[in-house]
Amino acid sequence: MASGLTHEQAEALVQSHDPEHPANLICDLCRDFYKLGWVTGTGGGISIRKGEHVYLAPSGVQKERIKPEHIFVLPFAQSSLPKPGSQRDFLRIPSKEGLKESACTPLFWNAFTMRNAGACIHTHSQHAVMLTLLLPREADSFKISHQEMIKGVRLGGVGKTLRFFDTLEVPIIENTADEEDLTEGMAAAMEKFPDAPAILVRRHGVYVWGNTWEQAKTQAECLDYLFEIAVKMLLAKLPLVGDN
Ligand SMILES: CSCCC(=O)C(=O)COP(=O)(O)O
Ligand SMILES: [Zn+2]
Repeated sequence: MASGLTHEQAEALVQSHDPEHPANLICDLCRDFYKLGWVTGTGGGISIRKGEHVYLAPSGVQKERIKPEHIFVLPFAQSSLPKPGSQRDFLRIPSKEGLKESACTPLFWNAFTMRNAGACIHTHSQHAVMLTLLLPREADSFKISHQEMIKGVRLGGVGKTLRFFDTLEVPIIENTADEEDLTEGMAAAMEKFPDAPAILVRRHGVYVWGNTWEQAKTQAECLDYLFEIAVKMLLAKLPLVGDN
């Protein structure tokens, strides 16, 4: 740990009786997300940025069972993207042997640096995955209009909420063998689609962000609803865009 903090200072970063502390929230939210089928089988999760600190769950563990003492803390100001295996400054590494920070770290970082997000959620929801399978292989985005739940989604994930008559567009990128190799594809899609509130990953899931964890969560819920209804509409051969 290159933080210069004492052991006690580093531990204090994740110990709080406040249920709203990011280390407590990540554990609570992962339990809720598990029940929705979003983070089963260890994959998926949420990262929260509060001030200059980024809080991350460990990789490859049962996300519904993590405890605050398992949470990693990184300073938001990093000299380069914190890719797994690269040199980075931790403020806190859990003392439990063998824990590594989430493989999604550089993808969460895309949301923090490119959209100034306060939280980013990654789900393996079957609604998201099924949608990417039902859309034509060459489609580089999912579009839907005339759905009430569109109004729960913000421009670029962090701006004004969309209106009923707006068309929501979410880019789709191809999956890669390793999670961290999605980083550049996600960044390119975020540049090409500045109004998109999320990135779908074909045959894998979705990344959704927001100004705060509350906004990221409600947007993830609205989007998951829209992915689910879009799957049903496609199976019923109904058009996704338009009101006829
Ligand atoms: C069965 S999970 C495969 C890896 C993955 O998709 C993922 O989201 C891993 O996230 P983690 O936070 O566990 O590194
Ligand atoms: Zn994943």
